[in-house]
Amino acid sequence: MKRILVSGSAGQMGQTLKELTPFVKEMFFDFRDSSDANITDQETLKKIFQQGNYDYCINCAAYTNVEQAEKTPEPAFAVNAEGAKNLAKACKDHGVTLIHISTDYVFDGTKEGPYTVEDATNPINEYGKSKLKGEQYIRELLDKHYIIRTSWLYSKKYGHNFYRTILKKVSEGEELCITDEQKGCPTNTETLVKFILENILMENKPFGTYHVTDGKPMTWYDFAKQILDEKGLTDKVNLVLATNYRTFAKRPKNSILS
Ligand SMILES: NC(=O)C1=CN([C@@H]2O[C@H](COP(=O)(O)OP(=O)(O)OC[C@H]3O[C@@H](n4cnc5c(N)ncnc54)[C@H](OP(=O)(O)O)[C@@H]3O)[C@@H](O)[C@H]2O)C=CC1
Ligand SMILES: Cc1cn([C@H]2C[C@H](O)[C@@H](COP(=O)(O)OP(=O)(O)O[C@H]3O[C@@H](C)C(=O)[C@@H](O)[C@H]3O)O2)c(=O)[nH]c1=O
Repeated sequence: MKRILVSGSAGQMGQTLKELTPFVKEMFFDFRDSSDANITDQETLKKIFQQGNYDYCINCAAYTNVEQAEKTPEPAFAVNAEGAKNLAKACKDHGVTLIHISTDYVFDGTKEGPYTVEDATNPINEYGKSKLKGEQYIRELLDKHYIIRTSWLYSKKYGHNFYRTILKKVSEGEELCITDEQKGCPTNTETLVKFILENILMENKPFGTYHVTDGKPMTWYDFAKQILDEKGLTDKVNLVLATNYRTFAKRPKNSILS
């Protein structure tokens, strides 16, 4: 029986894991949210790891508010960099393999084609910088790790994401003004959960860094259109192309992952 700690279990990725894993054989998942496993608290982690006898830790805990991170970066660095470091240390001390999720926002977006795992990172916003620092700590401290970069993650059912924001705006009768200034690959949380289950927990892929997405590059405008089409709302909602959608944080123009 493999024993697997899941940190950040109340987020969209954590909740998808909770939904999809009850019938997985030979694996016990220990789901912990921010109230019972705060990854910035080394003492708490020490106790949890001492008692848990884990084989793997899937880290779904993160600070994901890109706009707020730009205004006050410290909490993002505390969770995404220092929290990841704490987990890497705890994993090392207890012989646990860490499965960590990272982001397309570690890239600056100036490349013409899709980014490979060999491409140089150069984040252009604080969230991306904090996530890159987390990656670097893990590589420095722990051999037994998987860093999975994904992009434009969404769950139809859980949490905060672009998919649900669009449908919320529609339900509130708002007009949709959506930018086409960035290109990336929307990724359903179910795809990522399946990758982790099938390729890592069942198949033991080699340790290292991976890119996992749903593989269909588009702009945010295209994604909004796709969401409306799928829901049969295209003729009922006014979707406007925003030529200058203002945000506090910069986003990479191209963050398609290969
Ligand atoms: N969302 C996206 O578009 C993308 C996400 N990613 C990465 O995927 C991973 C999963 O993201 P996602 O599920 O979307 O994130 P969510 O924001 O949905 O969930 C993150 C969870 O982390 C928890 N958390 C925050 N701080 C701490 C802490 N100190 N200790 C423990 N838990 C904490 C939050 O709990 P609480 O609410 O209680 O603070 C929340 O439940 C993250 O690493 C993220 O960076 C990568 C690419 C795209
Ligand atoms: C809500 C909204 C956003 N936008 C723009 C703003 C921005 O350029 C883009 C995406 O907006 P959001 O703020 O929803 O998404 P954002 O927070 O940038 O999403 C990112 O989250 C982090 C956690 C990641 O790791 C990334 O992969 C990515 O998914 O769409 C509009 O044009 N119109 C809108 O109504």
